[in-house]
Amino acid sequence: MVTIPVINVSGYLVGDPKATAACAAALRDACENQGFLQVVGHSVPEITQKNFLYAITRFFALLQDEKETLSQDNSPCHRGYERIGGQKLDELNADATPDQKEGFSIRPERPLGKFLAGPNQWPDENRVPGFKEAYMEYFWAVHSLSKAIFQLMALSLGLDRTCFDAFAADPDGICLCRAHHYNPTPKDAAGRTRGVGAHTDFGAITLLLQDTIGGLEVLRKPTGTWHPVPPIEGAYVCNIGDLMQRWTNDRYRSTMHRVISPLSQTDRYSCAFFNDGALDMIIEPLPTCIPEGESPAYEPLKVETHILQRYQQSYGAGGTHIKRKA
Ligand SMILES: O=C(O)CCC(=O)C(=O)O
Ligand SMILES: [Fe+2]
Repeated sequence: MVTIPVINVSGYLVGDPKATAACAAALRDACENQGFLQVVGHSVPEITQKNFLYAITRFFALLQDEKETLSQDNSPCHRGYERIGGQKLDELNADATPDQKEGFSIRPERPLGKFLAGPNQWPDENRVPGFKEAYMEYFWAVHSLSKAIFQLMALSLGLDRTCFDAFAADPDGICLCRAHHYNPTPKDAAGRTRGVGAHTDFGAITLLLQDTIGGLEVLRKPTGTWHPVPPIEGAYVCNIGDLMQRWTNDRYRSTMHRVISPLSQTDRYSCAFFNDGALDMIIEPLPTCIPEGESPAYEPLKVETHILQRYQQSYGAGGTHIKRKA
């Protein structure tokens, strides 16, 4: 049995020292063990989450042809709509079925040039009124929470609180917010692949909002068994990605997870926020995470090199246009 810890960060966010120490300790424990936790008592207003979820519900209800006009395959910076089957997060398994989700991605708007920099794509305002506004408001609210979580993570590692700031708050950072829609799964889908293939996340940390349908599962490595991450309305599932595992020299764990949509007549919506940080940064194991007398477990790696490779692998043919800019 795996229990995903639920951490209330409200005391930390208002600067209470006792609560901060307790949150940092709980975070450390979660990151060293399962690499997954749920964050409650956070700073993202309920109304911002509700407006956002309503906005994406209306967007995904548009006709397929209309959504395709915003396809991320046509975006020079890989933003916009991705159809069901567009990505295969179980990227190295040739037999895996592509993911049964459709998505819509945005990032901060930056001038075209650097890798993944450029404009977002948006539907016409009169087609989905308020979509852009609700999405952007949500994006910056979660961005702000992610910066606070990075600071708590620094404290949890016994480091200076601001030590991840250059990564997590970089103005050219490539944070990605991707909303997902999973179709209802009828009874006759039992036994078929559904949801999202087993994978670890690419970046440093992920903050995932899921509705109440469920289906997200984590792998417990020692037993090879899958365990649910039970939905908690309004909470953020927070998990460590591969870059953070590397940065902490395997002390914090990037855990395999997947979505197996439950048999249900209801659509499922979720949204993942990935703060993958500053592209130019070189990640090398933190000296404090390397046991005395041992060498680091990893070579230095540029964030951009890592992210580019994982996008190209997981998007397959749809990822061939994702290129590093000169
Ligand atoms: O939709 C979900 O619950 C999880 C999606 C996910 O794991 C991802 O986008 O990396
Ligand atoms: Fe994931």
